[in-house]
Amino acid sequence: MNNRLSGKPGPRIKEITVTPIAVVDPPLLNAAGLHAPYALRTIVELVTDDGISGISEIPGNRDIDIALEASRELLIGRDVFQLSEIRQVLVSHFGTDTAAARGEAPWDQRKMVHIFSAIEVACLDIIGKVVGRPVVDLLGGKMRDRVPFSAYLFYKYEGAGGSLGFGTDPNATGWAAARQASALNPAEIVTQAKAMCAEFGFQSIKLKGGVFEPRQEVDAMFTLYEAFGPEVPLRIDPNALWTVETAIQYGKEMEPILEYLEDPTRGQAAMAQVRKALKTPLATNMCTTSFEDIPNSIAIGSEDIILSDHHFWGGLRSSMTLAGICETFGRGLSMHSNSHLGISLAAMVHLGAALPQVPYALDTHYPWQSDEVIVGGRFSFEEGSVAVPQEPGLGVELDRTALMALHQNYLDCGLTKRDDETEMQKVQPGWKFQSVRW
Ligand SMILES: O=C([O-])[C@@H](O)[C@@H](O)[C@H](O)[C@@H](O)C(=O)[O-]
Ligand SMILES: [Mg+2]
Repeated sequence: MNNRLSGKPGPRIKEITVTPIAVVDPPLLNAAGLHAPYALRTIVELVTDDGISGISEIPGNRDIDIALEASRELLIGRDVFQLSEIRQVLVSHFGTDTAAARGEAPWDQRKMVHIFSAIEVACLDIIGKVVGRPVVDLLGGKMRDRVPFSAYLFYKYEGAGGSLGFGTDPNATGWAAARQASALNPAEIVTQAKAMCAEFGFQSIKLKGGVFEPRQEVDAMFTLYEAFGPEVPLRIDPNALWTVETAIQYGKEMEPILEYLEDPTRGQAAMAQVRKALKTPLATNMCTTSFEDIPNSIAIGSEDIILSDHHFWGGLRSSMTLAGICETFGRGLSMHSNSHLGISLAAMVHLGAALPQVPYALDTHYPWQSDEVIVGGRFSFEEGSVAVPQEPGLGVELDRTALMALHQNYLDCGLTKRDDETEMQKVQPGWKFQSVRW
């Protein structure tokens, strides 16, 4: 259990603090329904016996928070360098997630991958501080100084989220004004894209689809193509709501304008059928989402690009393992995102900097969030990319005042897990999620 690098005992976990928070989120539409006025995140802080703090951020869900709390007695006293042992202890106690536990929603609902991610990232933050190196150096070293991200467009109702809900702030200007505007047709989507790209400098664009019937969404893609020209790569993600036939029909139509088509249809078998019919590469964060899914993905060829996500693949080191598998089997690798703040973004940037290649700009929801939980305010983007933090560990520090305020939001808003269907029913009574719709 000693730190073999120094021969001295490694720092041991002394305290674990799990803080659920609620952050303002606008009324974004997606295949599962509507975003609530607040998105939930959970902030985890580990403190070692020698007083070093490490932090991490994962999607918020009360069941996962309870499991994290329950892991406390297994983890207190463990050496933060012994990550494999920590994982093994957690697996022996809780078991691993089943593939079905992911659920049918666009986001992943497995418990253990989130817990591994939360603990591993916080430990890596501490290890980085102990050895005086940024997390990227613990993942194999920096392959690039800046990590490129893509614009992430959403159909949305008018509104700003948070206490404003469907209301708007009349004093908002620039991107803050565009962020609260409605986007319900191709012209409004282009307006949103222009404002987001002007603010953040993004050089590729993704549209979250699966909201309107495919004709309208495909028209939006062509309208974006006309507005931005062939030099801006375009993607659309209907979150698996299309049948194989629909995916092939519209996929063929969009072949001349798409960089890749993300999860047009549900499940590896259906994705493999669509992939055989199209020249456009297929990407997924829905059909190949765990290591158990890889053998069948390779056997039947369900996608070209896997969208990793360290919250869903069990941490940053597992994501590097995934990168190695993708390289071996000729899969491209990029990154998926959900609503998140700067601790997650820092981890994503360290991972993005360590990946052997980044052929596609990564996803991020960050422009949609206005709150922050780190000292010094929000990350800045230049030409769509974020500079890799140079400081030891993740390079971000918890703003404890902001943390408490966002925790109070959590207590006040009464949400305990993401439930876009219920939120949508407030606007469209009787609305039901359908796993395949068109
Ligand atoms: O935030 C949303 O509404 C997205 O639909 C998100 O939940 C997805 O996980 C995601 O961004 C994706 O499928 O790429
Ligand atoms: Mg997706």
